[in-house]
Amino acid sequence: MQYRTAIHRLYSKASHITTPIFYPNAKPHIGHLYSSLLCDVHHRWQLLKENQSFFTTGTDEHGLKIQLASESNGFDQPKKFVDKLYMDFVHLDKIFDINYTRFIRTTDPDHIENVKELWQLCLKNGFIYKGEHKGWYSISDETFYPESKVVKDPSHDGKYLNTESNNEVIYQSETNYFFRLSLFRERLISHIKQHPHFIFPVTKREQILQELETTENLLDLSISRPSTRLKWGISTPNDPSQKVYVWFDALCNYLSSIGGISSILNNTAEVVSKHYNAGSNVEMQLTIPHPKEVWQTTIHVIGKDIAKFHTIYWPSFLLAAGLPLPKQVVIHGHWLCNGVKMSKSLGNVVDPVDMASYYGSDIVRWFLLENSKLEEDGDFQEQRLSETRELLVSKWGNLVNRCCGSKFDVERAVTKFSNKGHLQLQEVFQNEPEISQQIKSHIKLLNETKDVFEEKITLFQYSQLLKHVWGIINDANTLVQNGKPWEREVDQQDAIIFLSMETSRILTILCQPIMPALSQSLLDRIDVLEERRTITFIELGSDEAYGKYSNKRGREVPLKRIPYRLSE
Ligand SMILES: Nc1ncnc2c1ncn2[C@@H]1O[C@H](COP(=O)(O)OP(=O)(O)OP(=O)(O)O)[C@@H](O)[C@H]1O
Repeated sequence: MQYRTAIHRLYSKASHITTPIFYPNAKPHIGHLYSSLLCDVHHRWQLLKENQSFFTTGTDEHGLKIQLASESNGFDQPKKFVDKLYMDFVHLDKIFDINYTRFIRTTDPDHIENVKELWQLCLKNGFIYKGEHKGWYSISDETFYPESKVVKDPSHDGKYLNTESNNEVIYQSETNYFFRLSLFRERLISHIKQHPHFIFPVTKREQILQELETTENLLDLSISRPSTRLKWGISTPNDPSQKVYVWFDALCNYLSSIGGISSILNNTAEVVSKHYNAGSNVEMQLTIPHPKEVWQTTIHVIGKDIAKFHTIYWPSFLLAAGLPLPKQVVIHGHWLCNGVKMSKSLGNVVDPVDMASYYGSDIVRWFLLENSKLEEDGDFQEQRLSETRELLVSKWGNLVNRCCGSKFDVERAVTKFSNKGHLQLQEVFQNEPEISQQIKSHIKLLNETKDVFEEKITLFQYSQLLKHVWGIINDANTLVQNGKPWEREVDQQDAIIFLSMETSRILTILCQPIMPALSQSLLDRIDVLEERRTITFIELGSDEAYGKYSNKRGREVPLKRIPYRLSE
């Protein structure tokens, strides 16, 4: 069996999804968790379908901001500083069961080699040149802004702000290496047009396309900084007087994390180590079977703040190096605090670890997915998080608790009505057309559910997906309420209990990517065997072996009710 699974994994579809690598200048917040969660659900869904999936995340550890913060925090070397800070991101992933295959750090030696390789390819192909750079630079954003986007700071004399991020800019003149971004406008436009799903959602695609079409010319991009100013970075190949610009360095992580540039170009199976197993820091070896093909399935999930870097700069670097482009860039909105983007630098953040410690990590996961849409910004309210938990307790938890009560027998119902049983559900309600009809439409809903999961997860429409899940849970509760199994003869009682427990069992198996820990508690409560928690067992009646002790456990509940914290 294990051998067969291994073979299946090798030949089944392999795909790759990425979060941005985060800047570890302060602790992560709900926004970082959100990007990771969108990826995690997608990745876990692939695994549930027994497809091979790679999910990479990590930290962006070079640059002036880190250099300055490290100095002001009294560290003699920035590496020691980031060695401490990146652990907060690993910890966040661990608390929330973010099941990545590699946590990449831009200080990892294999990544540093890849950045140099990417540079050399762009240089060899004629897309890098040395020149003089004058302009307005924002340390905070690690980027230059054109004159048209610079204004005087109304609250500080002699200081200037850029109009895009509102951060301070200073005028600088220095020698830099430049990337010939100006040569890529037409190629980018044609790629976006030929691949309608390359930028998703469609509103973002149109926005970026319009920006490219209305810009007369893209300006060449400065991609290095003098080492005298930027000490903490990767030296440009053959010229230690310059350090590689952080974005050129950071974006390359997406290639390094699945085996690197050479293996992608040659499409040779690559054994990659340092694929930490979800925060445990156990180094594992992982084989990327066909790196080039895997790379072409890559989906980058990013916040809208870094859309330009991923849809304009990144594809241009790749084209310049002769590398294929990833499949898609998925752009999501921001979580706000009082109408302003939650951000580490501003400190206006909600601490996800604190929320998880009281409400539970899966409740936070569910809440973020249910209350967000890619196209919109989200508003985090603890009151609503608390209500989410309450709903899960009172609707889903209660459905399970009721059916596991001492009046009923889940095991008997399952044996009677599963595939290996003999009775058909509707048969026992022949004389009650209303209940019979309700059962029929409920079964239809259940049968459609896997396809709904497939569609909504592919389109990152998690709030719509969870709406569908609630619809089925509510329908099952109504069935119990109207069917009154406690008043019925044994076959009819068992039919209602069976269908209700099947609803919970099937939905829980499918919801494992969404709530990995809570799913285990819900499946444990009805004694579903470990090996039957897979996609093979999501058909109605496909598991005839669960429910053994369900009605003998007394009042054991998978999810306890807790009060709203602030009102205490
Ligand atoms: N408020 C937010 N809502 C949603 N995602 C966010 C939010 N803040 C950060 N992210 C995620 O993190 C990425 C940016 O990472 P970064 O480390 O720069 O976060 P940040 O909080 O904006 O940091 P800083 O304030 O230092 O700029 C975004 O593209 C997105 O994926």
